[in-house]
Amino acid sequence: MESPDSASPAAFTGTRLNKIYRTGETEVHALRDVDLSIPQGEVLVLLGPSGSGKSTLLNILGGLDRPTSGNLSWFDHDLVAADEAALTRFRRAHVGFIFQFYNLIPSLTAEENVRLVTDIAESPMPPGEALERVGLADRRNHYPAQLSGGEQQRVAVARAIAKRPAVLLCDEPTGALDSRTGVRVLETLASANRELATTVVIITHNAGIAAMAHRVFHFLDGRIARIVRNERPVDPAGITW
Ligand SMILES: Nc1ncnc2c1ncn2[C@@H]1O[C@H](COP(=O)(O)OP(=O)(O)OP(=O)(O)O)[C@@H](O)[C@H]1O
Repeated sequence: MESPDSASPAAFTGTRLNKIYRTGETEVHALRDVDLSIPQGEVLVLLGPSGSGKSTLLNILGGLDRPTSGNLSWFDHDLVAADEAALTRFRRAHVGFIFQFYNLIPSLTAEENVRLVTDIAESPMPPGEALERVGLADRRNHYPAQLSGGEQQRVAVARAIAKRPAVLLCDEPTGALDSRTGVRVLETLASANRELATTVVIITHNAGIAAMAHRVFHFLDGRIARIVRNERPVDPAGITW
């Protein structure tokens, strides 16, 4: 896998991002003065101990939550100043989410689950194409209960990529899967990056997965403690855990 042009513009730019959760008397400082730049078209892996702020950052990048202070932009769109309606438009148009548990609707087939998104997207790919991209064209009429965990997650990837989002935000996408099925899910993310130029952000506890990234952010206690650039990301097929 080639590294995207180093002159790629930043998709996300954040400066002095802080997030403080307040619950009654208790305050949790989840992000502490985080500065970041995420180039368009890269695969970025977020590693770090539990509670170090990875999901908090992912949710803020995806417009699901807001920082307590700091600046964040998506190209020239200010995501901090955006009102709720603008954040919703941003998510709908540009962001695909993938979570550890697939969140498919059990009473709908694989294709119908993907269609839920394509019916409301602006210029989606046909649901059949999305399922083909994740290697599940022949399972389009199967219900989630008839699919393995890895296959269900690939349907979730098809659903996320069908609207051709500019960015895929993945929170522990292989967390519930064994290594072999997890790799097949990672391959679908890598091919979305390669073939659709999607910027892909992956939270994981598996340090091995960092090998497929162009860039790795190591989180510690609400900060990005270290950024590692990977000149030669590997194909996920070469990763095991
Ligand atoms: N909604 C919330 N209300 C209060 N505290 C929260 C909330 N969400 C997260 N936190 C706290 O913020 C800190 C960072 O959490 P976050 O989920 O971002 O970490 P993480 O690195 O993603 O952890 P994990 O790897 O376990 O998912 C933790 O101390 C967590 O308990």
